[in-house]
Amino acid sequence: MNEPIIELRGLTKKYGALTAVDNLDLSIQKGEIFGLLGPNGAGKSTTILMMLGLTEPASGSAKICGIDATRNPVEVKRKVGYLPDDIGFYDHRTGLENLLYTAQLNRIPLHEAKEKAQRLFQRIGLQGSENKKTGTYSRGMRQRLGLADVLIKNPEIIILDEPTLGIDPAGVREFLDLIVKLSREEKITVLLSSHHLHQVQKVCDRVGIFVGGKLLAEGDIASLSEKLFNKGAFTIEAGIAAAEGAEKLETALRQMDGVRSVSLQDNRLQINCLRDITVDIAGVIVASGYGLMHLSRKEYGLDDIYNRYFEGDKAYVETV
Ligand SMILES: Nc1ncnc2c1ncn2[C@@H]1O[C@H](COP(=O)(O)OP(=O)(O)OP(=O)(O)O)[C@@H](O)[C@H]1O
Repeated sequence: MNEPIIELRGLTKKYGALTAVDNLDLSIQKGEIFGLLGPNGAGKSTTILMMLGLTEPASGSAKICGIDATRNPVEVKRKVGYLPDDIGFYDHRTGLENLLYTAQLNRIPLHEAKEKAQRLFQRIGLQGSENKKTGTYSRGMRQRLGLADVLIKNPEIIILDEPTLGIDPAGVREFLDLIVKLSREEKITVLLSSHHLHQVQKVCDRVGIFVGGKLLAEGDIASLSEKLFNKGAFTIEAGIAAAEGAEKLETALRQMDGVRSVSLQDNRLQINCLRDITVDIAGVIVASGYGLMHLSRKEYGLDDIYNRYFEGDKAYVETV
């Protein structure tokens, strides 16, 4: 996947005295699903607008498929499909008519557009609703139609801004599965801006965390968690049957080769090690007679990473 399709270099946007996006460097590879994360006002939408050539940067550049978005916004628009959180359709027109209208705006010949629209209705799971007025569509159906509307012009990149807002959980799952399928099968690059950490964690290959206009971190969940929490170490959690008098067990664990620190809270031991010595730890606990209830290597998810950045949650960091 070593083919940057989005390249932002030193990208900066100012609104008066406010620096909304501050010297942003970011490369996104072809076919990647990249998550833009950050609290309100972090600069995500401004970054997207600059990538689409809809607002001019104070300095730096945004290259999309090798095209400068500021100098050639029209060219970029041909390559990128943008789905805002609530796309506007002509409600008195049918789903099919809306798609054909978008195709017409993009100069796609009518016969080609009709064929493509029929295929897209199948693809997005809206077959049978082609001839219903979009005013009667549910929120989930509108978002699916929005995806078809974006796909009808064969984009290389799709940008989705909070695409699952207001959709029920089953609809969200189906929508996200569809995005992943599209990206994998058609090598479409996806940029997903969202506050829903679990959704982002589920579908994105990499994420970028924005705060105050700066990109504080980027990477896949495993490497971000490694960088933030593990720092080359492993945290193993063990549940024991009885904690009373377990200080002896704590001491025995501390003396093991490869163990950095041990903490005990209620019946839960947290053991920080330089390498994965899960099996040896299990042996020591079993031999101690305290009763091993469970043992697992702690996995840090996107919410732990997000908390670390936004809420200054130092609890985990101090245990490693
Ligand atoms: N047209 C504008 N004029 C002045 N300030 C703006 C303008 N657009 C955005 N801003 C400011 O720039 C900063 C970044 O806003 P932006 O909308 O890019 O954030 P965001 O990360 O997309 O937030 P959200 O998650 O709420 O959409 C904010 O402080 C916002 O108030």
